[in-house]
Amino acid sequence: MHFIIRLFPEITIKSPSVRKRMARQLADNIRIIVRREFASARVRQDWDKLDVNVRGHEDDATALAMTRLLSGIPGIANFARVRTFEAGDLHKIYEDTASIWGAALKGHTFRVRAKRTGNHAFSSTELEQYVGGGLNQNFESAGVKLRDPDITVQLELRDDVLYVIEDKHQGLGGFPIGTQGDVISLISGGFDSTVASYQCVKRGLRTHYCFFNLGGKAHELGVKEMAYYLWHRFGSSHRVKFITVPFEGVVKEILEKVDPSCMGVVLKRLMLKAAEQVAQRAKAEALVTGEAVAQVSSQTLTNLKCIDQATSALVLRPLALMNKGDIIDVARDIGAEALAASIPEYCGVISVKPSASLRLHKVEEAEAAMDMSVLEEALENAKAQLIDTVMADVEKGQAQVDSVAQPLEGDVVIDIRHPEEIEIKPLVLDPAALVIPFYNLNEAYSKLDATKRYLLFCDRGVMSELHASYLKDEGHRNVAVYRPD
Ligand SMILES: Nc1ncnc2c1ncn2[C@@H]1O[C@H](COP(=O)(O)OP(=O)(O)OP(=O)(O)O)[C@@H](O)[C@H]1O
Repeated sequence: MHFIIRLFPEITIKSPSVRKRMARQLADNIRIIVRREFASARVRQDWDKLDVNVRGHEDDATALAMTRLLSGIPGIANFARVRTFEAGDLHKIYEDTASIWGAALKGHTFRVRAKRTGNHAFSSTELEQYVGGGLNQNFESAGVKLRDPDITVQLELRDDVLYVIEDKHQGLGGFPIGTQGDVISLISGGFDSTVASYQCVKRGLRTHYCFFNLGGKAHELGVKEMAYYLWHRFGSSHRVKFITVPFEGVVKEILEKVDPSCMGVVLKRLMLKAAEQVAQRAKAEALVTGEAVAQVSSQTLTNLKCIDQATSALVLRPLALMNKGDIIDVARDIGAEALAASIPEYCGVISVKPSASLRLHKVEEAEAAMDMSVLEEALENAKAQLIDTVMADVEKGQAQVDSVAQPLEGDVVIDIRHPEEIEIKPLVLDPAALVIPFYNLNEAYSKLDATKRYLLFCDRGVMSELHASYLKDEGHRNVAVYRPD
């Protein structure tokens, strides 16, 4: 099976040496990806196209698999599955075309479109008319229709080679991975950081993933699953890293020392500071976030500026000016929508009174009250792994937890919400619930009476489920979620 691949137009306008280097990188990337599935595949690089040949495979399953692979490789403008013939006179071209398209035209309107390079005894229009006329006379089509036909039969004649195009697909565009350097993408697994990461990959950046673990096992697994998906679908020509930074200690310090109005911004600043170190270790040139102006209180211009000043590293924000709906559309197009929607919104710092316009000096004062050794500790304990190993963790899965609507005699409900939230909306129960904020839960849990069953409670049931599954993973069997009807 033969495919012709066209380079993304932004590559073709580069200087000849850059264009050649990019085309070579694209050829290498295609070779690595396609040969994983089809060891016999050959990739040849020409000035204005690449040829991919998968020898000995002409079946539909190969066509489908190749279409999926090629549609996920950055740098390709479009690609066509073609049959190649030695070009002859008009009649031979008609016969070769008919051998591919004749029967398929049955009951359909059609037209012929031809592109030609080189010297021939006929024009492109004469070629279209001859082949179209022959197909119309000799096959049971519904006739020629020049505007909006059911089928467009496409031919390409290059000197003495005829390509009959069987089908044509849009590529991803962008630049081949490996041509634009390395970045660290801060991924939290929802729509925003997923789409931001994808845009980096598509633009040719070798994108490593950095996740700050705020304490939710299910969140961690979900994020790993998402990063693996992005890499496997769009970036697997290059090995990249998934770096997990344990941020529970940082979150605890923020919750204990920082004024609620600044918590979200301080957390993001500390993430950037840590990510800067991660980037230095990985020799990456920039950080990437999924922030978009005005989406949440930490993303007002004033607060983004405060966050940005936490680091001197280059921070790319590919979604800065995108609307949420458009971001979700991209997630849908790249097959990541359902996964992104299923990632639990896990924010370890829940502040009920965030300020939308913080002054830098106020944030710096808040940070000065913190013991910053927690940040160093988090970085010391950061774990970098190759992305193709993260699925092993995901497959081990997350512990399933029971959900209880009505506590039984002897059960103890634990309210794990932030004290501020409890103050606003107390949980009225008899007997009263234990109050252990989620950020103290891991430490406190092992000191509880192990003969009792504990039901974790929070407002939406997300945090409680995450923590229950986390505790179960840690070996505590006596935990479930309390979800009153
Ligand atoms: N736990 C985390 N680990 C890594 N990066 C994070 C984490 N939390 C937030 N970020 C980064 O900060 C950005 C802004 O954070 P925010 O909490 O507002 O999430 P968001 O914009 O809703 O992102 P998403 O939709 O990806 O969850 C995210 O897009 C992401 O790049």
